[in-house]
Parts: sequence; structure tokens; C-alpha cells
Amino acid sequence: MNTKQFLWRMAAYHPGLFWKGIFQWLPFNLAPVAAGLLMKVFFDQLTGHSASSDVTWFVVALLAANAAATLGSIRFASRTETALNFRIKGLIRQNLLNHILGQPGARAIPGSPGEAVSQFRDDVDQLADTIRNVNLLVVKTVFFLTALAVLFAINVPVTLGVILPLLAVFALVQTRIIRMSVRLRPKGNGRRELSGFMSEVFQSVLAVKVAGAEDSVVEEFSRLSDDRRKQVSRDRVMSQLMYALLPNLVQIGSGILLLAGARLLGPGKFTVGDYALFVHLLLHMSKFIEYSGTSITQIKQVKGYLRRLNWLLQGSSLDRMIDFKPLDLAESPPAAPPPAVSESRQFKQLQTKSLTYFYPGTAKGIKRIDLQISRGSFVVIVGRVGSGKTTLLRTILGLLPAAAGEVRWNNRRIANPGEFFVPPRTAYTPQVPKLYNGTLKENILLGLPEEGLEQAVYDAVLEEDVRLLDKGLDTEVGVRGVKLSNGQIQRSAAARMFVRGSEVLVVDDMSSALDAETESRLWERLNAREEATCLVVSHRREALRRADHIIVMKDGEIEAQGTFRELALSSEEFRALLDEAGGTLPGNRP
Ligand SMILES: Nc1ncnc2c1ncn2[C@@H]1O[C@H](COP(=O)(O)OP(=O)(O)OP(=O)(O)O)[C@@H](O)[C@H]1O
Repeated sequence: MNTKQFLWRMAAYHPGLFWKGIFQWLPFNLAPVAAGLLMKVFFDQLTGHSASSDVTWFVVALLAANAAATLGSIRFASRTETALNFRIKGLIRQNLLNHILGQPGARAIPGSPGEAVSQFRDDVDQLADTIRNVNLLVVKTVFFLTALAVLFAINVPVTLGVILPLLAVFALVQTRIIRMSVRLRPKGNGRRELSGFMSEVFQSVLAVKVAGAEDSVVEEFSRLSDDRRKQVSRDRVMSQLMYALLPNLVQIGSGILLLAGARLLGPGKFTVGDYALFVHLLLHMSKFIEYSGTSITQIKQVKGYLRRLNWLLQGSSLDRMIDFKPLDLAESPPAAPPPAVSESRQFKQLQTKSLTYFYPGTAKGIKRIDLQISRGSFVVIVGRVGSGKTTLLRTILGLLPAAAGEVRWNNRRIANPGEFFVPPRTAYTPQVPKLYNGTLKENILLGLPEEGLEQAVYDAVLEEDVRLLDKGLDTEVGVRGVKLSNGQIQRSAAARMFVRGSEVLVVDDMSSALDAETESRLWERLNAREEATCLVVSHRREALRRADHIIVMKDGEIEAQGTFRELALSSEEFRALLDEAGGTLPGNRP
């Protein structure tokens, strides 16, 4: 989509507000013409160039009416303009959010959250502001043409003599500025890189500290800041150049006018009123030229903003971003539709066939995975670090987009696993779960009613912790759950999974956060849940002992699968893993 198409579509989004804004701004923008004409009448009358009798009070009354119309125009037009501005921002952000949330969870945004937030906030603001400027540009152009017509009607040569040099110098400055600013700004003045970097640093303060990498972080920060400083300075110099040049051009124009006017005043072709009108309008016309310069520059930059948002959309069509949809600006948004549960409670079997995924630009991932999980079974995935366990879980759940193969639920191929594998069909606890700044209860429920909360807390082996916390489940957990231990975060996430009452529970490795005994109690309670079907990554003996089926991963492929006994006899990789984990697994030795 190019700039013209974007602006056109946005103007058509809410044509009522767009045109209303233009009409409401007209009195404000045409006021200088009215005031200039009144001034002309006034001065002509003073100097005896007017045939009319004393019009002073009449002129004063009209000037007051003009000022009142101006105030009214500002009052109503600002409201309309703000309403349109918020609607456009709302529409673009709603569409962006929809797109991001519809992406496979693990690849929802292409870069760091800091970069994405900066685009979501700043670029969308800029795009919406451009529509506002286009709106104003239309009105101000009406003013300019009206003023020009008035001046031409009074004296064509003087008007040409004043306006042409102004336009010529402006055109020269403007082409240079547009060229410079468009060339300088494709990356948003380095702001995106800087916020992306800062966001990564804030998220990994611990990693920086333990690696003793403070100095190199500061070095990188100062390099990025320096780049930004240079870009911003160049940019500012060019735009300020125009602001500095234009007022001077007006002065020059007034000088020319003075010279030309003085010669004409005598013969009576150019009255004092005409002179006052010229000087007055010239000032406002120069402001229009200055404004249009800034607006044109901003319009040229739309291309860059669209390009950056295209990056955030990960190549998906930009049309999606401006898809017209109703917005709930005045009321609360409608409640989210409940998940489709018609097929729930009928789970029989989950299968994958030749499921494959590679991380972009690498040969790493999972290849040709065939597995089957039946209702009520406890399936454990084991494998060395980097063997593909997490990738397998995420690809099954649609959090990563499969490159090949398929996932089947009750023998039906699932076209969009990301949308299908959600509660109450499946629930998932990742290896590093995320908590939000809120109470523990809010973090577990995430909007669900409290029914089943107590049981979920118990099943997650969290009841003792809750009892010891100051305010129990109403304790604030802090940003990303900083007030809880890693084990508590992990079990809170497990409780979040349990409370959703899903048929298949998918759990990534908890061993880094939980001691063996706690994890063992968790599996015990999980097994006691009625007809729980579990797919878990674990190396703990308790999990392996309970497993109905074990899948051994190696280099992204299934190396072997079977019961503990079968694998201990047939799989060298499994035996090696057992040796690494301490060898003996009580109660289930071959
Ligand atoms: N975001 C990523 N980009 C590129 N490669 C990745 C990414 N995440 C994982 N990998 C690679 O894909 C392979 C499988 O990783 P995965 O995390 O699935 O292994 P794992 O068995 O779960 O490891 P762990 O036991 O450490 O959790 C590894 O070689 C890993 O380096």
C-alpha cells in the first residue's frame, strides 16, 4: 500500500467526521481574510478613500463577531478532530493487536517487545496525526486560495511581485528538506533501536550483572545514543532552517510591498487600506506556506511508518492494519465469546504425523515427529538439552507454525492449532512462565470465575505457600512475579493451567524451579485428577515411573518411544539419559 492509498482509505474511514472537521475549521482559517477586509474598510474610511460614512463601530462589531466565530470554530473543530484522531489510532491499534494475538504465540512479534511497543505507540500516533494534518491542509489551502483571490482582485502586479518570490524560495527550501528528512528518517531517528535495546537490558538486568557486562552495555548504549543524537541533530537543523527562513521571506515581501505600494499610493491605485490588507494577509499566507511545508514533509514520512509497521506485521498485508471495524469507544468492549466447547469432553486421541518445524534461517528444530497420546494417559518426553522437547510441545500447540506435517485431534486434522489448542481442550505451562503485576488470584484466574480455584491451588502444591503469604491469594506478586520464588511462580502457572479444567495438560520442564519432592507431589496430585491426560517434559524419576509412554528426543527427532521397561532394554540414548540423571529409578527397573 502506498501513501496515497493509505491517506485515502483513512479519510474514508469516517467521512462524516473528516468533512465535519474541515467545515468546522473553515471559520477559524478564513477569519484572517475577513479581518483583513474589515481593516481595509476601516483604513480607507480614515484616509477618505471610502465613500461610506463612519463605519468604525460597525467594523468593530464585525471584528468581534469574527473573533467569536473563530472561538466557536476552535471549540467544535478540536472536538471533531480529536474524535477522528482517536478513532483512527484505535482502529489501527485494534487491527495490529488482532494480528499479533492471532500469530503463533512464540513468534507473535518479529523483534524485541521494546521495538514493537515503540511502533505500536509512536508510529501509529504519527500516522493518525498525518490524517489530522491532511485535514487541516485542505482547510488552509482554501484560506490561501481565497486570500490570493482577494489580493489579485485588488492589484495583480503587486500580488505577483510579493507571492512569486515567496513561493520560489519556499519550493527550493522545501525540496531540499523533504529530500533530507525522508532520507534521514527511515529508521525513525534511531529511536526504535534505542528503545529496543533499553527494553532488552531492563528485562535482563540479572544476566548483565552475573556476566559482569555493565561496561559493554553502557558502551552499546552510548553508541546507539550517539547515532540517534547525530540523526536528530541533522534532522532538526534542516527543519529549523525552514522556520528561520520563512519569517525573513515575509519581511522581504513586506519590503517589496512597501516599495511598490509607495509608488502606487500616490496615483491612487493602491489605498492605505489595500496596503494594510496586503501586509496582514501576507503574514498569514506565509504561515500557511510554513505549515504546508511541515505537512508535506510529514506526508512523505508516511511511507517510512508504513514500512516499519509492515515489519511488525511480519510481511502480512498492510490492508489488514486498516481493515474497517467497529470500535467500542464509548462503552466497554463486548465480553469475549466463550471458547468453542462442543467437542470438549470428548477427547479420545491426539496425534502428530510427520510434524516438522525449523527456526527461521537455521536447521534446528524438530523433524518428522509421529506420536500418539490417548485419553487418560501420562506421556513423558525426555532428551538432552537442545534435543527439541520444547519445540515439539510448542509446535503441537501451534505456538510455532509447523513447516510440514499435521496435528490431529480425535483423528481430525487441525488446520489452525494455535486457535484450536486452547482451554478447555488443552492448557500449557511453559518452562519459564510469565506472571503479571497483580494479585496471585488474578494471575491464576486470568479472568475466570473463582470456581475450582482452591482445588487448582492444591493440585499445584501451592496451598502451603498461600497460607504463609501475608494476604494469601490476594497478595500482590509484583512485576513479572518478582515477589515470589521461581518455584512459586512455576506452581502458580501450574494452578493457572489446572483451574482451566482442560482435557489435555501440557507441561514443559519444571525441574529447574522445583525440587524433586515438590515435583513428585505435583505429579501425584495430577494423576489423582479424574481422567487427566498429560504430555510433560521431565527427567524426574517420579514422572518417568508414572509414565504410560515415554518419548526420547535426540537432535530434533524421536530416537525411541515406548514404556520405561521397553526403552531401558532397547534404547541406548534412554539408558545414557538415565545414567546422567543418576541411573536407578526405583520401582521400575528392568
Ligand atoms: N528461538 C530459537 N532460534 C533458533 N534456534 C533455536 C531457538 N530456540 C531453540 N533453538 C534451537 O532448537 C533446538 C531445539 O531447542 P529446544 O529448546 O526445543 O530444546 P529442548 O530439548 O527443549 O532444550 P532444553 O532441555 O534446554 O529445554 C536447539 O538446538 C536450540 O538451540
